Amino acid sequence: DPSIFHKRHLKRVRILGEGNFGKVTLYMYDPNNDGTGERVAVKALKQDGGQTQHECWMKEIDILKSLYHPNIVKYKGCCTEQGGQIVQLIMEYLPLGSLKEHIIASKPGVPQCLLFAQQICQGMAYLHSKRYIHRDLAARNVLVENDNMVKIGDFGLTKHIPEGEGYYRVRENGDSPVYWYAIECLKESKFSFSSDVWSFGVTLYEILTRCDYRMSPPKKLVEMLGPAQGQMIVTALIALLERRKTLPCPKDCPQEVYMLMKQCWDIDPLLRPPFDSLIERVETIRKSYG
Ligand SMILES: Nc1n[nH]c2ccc(-c3ccc(NS(=O)(=O)c4cccc(Cl)c4)cc3)cc12
Repeated sequence: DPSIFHKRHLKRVRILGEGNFGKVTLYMYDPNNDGTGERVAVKALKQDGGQTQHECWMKEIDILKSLYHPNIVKYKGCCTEQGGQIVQLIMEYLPLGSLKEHIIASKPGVPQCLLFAQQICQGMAYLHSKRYIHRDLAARNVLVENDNMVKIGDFGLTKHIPEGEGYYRVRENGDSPVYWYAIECLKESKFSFSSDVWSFGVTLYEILTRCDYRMSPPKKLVEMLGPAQGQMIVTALIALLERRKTLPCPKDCPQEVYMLMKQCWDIDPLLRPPFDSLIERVETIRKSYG
């Protein structure tokens, strides 16, 4: 069974990224022990968070296992230890790393940025078609296969919305990525397909600013809040968004793209464009670049 990976053949190379509860590490899977093995990305929980966290972790693995789309990172298998007590997720390795790192290094032009944005929309439209919401869409969680292909690379906060339901309400808020969160997520912890569209708008902003840290959503939004807000960030952020204050238009960002971002940040979730329509609109703008 090619989806079973034995720990003794996994040779650690380097860390690829760390989240609140997990980390992603590059390994060489080398069963012949001669360096001819393949490179794989391994996601593991950081520390034993008990039964609940184990159940969430197994759910995350099952979700990725069930997703097949060119713009979603491929599931390869699992590596288990201690009779299944510890499970590590094995994914394909994308050598160009996260979109955030790649954009900072390669400084793509507007058409290239729009191609990345269109593919993120394609991956998200597929995810929504299976009634999953991502809840953590951001440039750091998008991976680069090559200059013409990106994939959504982490599903740690992904939840299934049952038929007939319109949203998912969360209890835990941990260290959530609040600067990518829609206003209804901040106010009522209500997550929906439309709140993913809001996060896409922030991701599109990141891409068009070329992930310049001086214009990053956290830095820019805190500047807009004013220094006094300190510990009452979420309250101040809600007040800012209710006054229709949004992230500014990035330097060489076409007005029609900024209009798209602002529609993704509409206060009314129902007025935000679904990903199927965003695919067409981003593609149309991209093709107008000749
Ligand atoms: N280069 C790669 N090839 N395959 C991968 C799979 C996941 C990742 C990956 C995916 C996401 C991140 N973003 S991250 O913010 O570091 C992160 C967020 C949530 C949970 C974790 Cl463990 C890490 C960092 C790395 C990279 C690769």
